[in-house]
Amino acid sequence: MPAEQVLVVGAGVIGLSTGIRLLEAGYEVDIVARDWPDDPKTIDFTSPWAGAHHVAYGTGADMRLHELERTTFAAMSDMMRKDPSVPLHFASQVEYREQPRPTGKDDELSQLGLISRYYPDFRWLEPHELPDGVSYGAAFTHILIETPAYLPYLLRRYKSLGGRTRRCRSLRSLSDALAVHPALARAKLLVNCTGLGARTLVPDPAVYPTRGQLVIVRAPWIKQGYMRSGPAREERPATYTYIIPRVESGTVVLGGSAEKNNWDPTPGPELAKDIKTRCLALCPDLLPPDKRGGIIDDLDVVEDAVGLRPTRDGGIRLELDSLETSQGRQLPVVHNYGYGGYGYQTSWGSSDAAVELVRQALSGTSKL
Ligand SMILES: Cc1cc2nc3c(=O)[nH]c(=O)nc-3n(C[C@H](O)[C@H](O)[C@H](O)COP(=O)(O)OP(=O)(O)OC[C@H]3O[C@@H](n4cnc5c(N)ncnc54)[C@H](O)[C@@H]3O)c2cc1C
Repeated sequence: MPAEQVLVVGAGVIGLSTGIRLLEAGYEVDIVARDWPDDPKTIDFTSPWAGAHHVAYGTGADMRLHELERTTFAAMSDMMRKDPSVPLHFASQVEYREQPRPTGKDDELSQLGLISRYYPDFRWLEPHELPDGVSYGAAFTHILIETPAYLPYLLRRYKSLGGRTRRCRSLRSLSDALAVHPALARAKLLVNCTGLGARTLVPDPAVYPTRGQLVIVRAPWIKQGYMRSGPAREERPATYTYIIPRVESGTVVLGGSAEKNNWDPTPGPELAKDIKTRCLALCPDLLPPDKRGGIIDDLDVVEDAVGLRPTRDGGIRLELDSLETSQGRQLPVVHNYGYGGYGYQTSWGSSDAAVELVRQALSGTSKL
């Protein structure tokens, strides 16, 4: 029997990972997208802007997120074992929390509580290891995801499995994707991996941007990641400060910020200064060796950047739906979007789940 044809819309980390898993499952796959990994970066395409690392966000309030992150950690670990050239790296991570440590079940199901279940080398920090103002913390081995190399790697892997690519202009609706090439009219199902684009394409008004500003500095001697989070205080909103080394380029990503519903694509100098100040306090060794003890202006800045996380009220949308094509045909759709600040670290778990939904829809075992 010939393979069934599936059309994926979107070529970010979610669309490419889903395309790969669909090909591995034996489907014929086309990806239609406006933006591709090798294009110059634009604000409409989130994936190239991410740090990124795998530091799970899941808590007891969202065990599905925890499961997607756990599956992805296992898949990425396996990729590194099988092919050391994959642009993923194990590295040490230190996490500090200014807020009091939860107790009992709340502690077990907290972010660090769930991380302690599967991250290698996990240990709670001793009181003498905590900087001023920090209540508790942990150290463990996490995964660095070198996004500038990882996205092109995913595209190469997708093509090497026989996946086809179709560049398009900005689509006005999901069904328009079928008209991008005559061969796509045969598609049996569409997988929607359009990130922030889902806001207008579905349309889904629950999708909105969470703006993240970054400062990228050259500091090849930094091999360990850091995160410090603090609650909102009278004088400032909640902060989370992070340092993500990119070992392949010798740069380090400094963050962060999370501004809900802010579409501004331009890095602001005040926020950049705040990020540099927080990061330098967290890791004074970010300064070049001949400038140790110096000030933020001594950092070797490569780029100020902004990305828009595709957040969705109600969380990830990973479910079966349908749409009516311009020929009046009902086409099954698997939605796979709404990944906010965790699209990389959930990517393989969510792709496996999307493929299972495709299988159910095409074998007639879904409840649609
Ligand atoms: C500053 C920052 C730091 C981050 N750090 C991390 C991290 O450490 N770990 C982590 O896991 N995640 C992190 N993220 C989040 C992660 O980057 C996103 O969750 C992820 O990139 C979302 O991927 P996506 O494929 O859903 O969307 P996108 O990457 O935006 O891809 C969407 C695709 O759909 C296409 N598309 C959309 N609309 C249309 C249209 N109308 N017509 C045609 N094509 C369309 C686009 O062209 C593109 O190909 C971070 C994000 C930011 C901004």
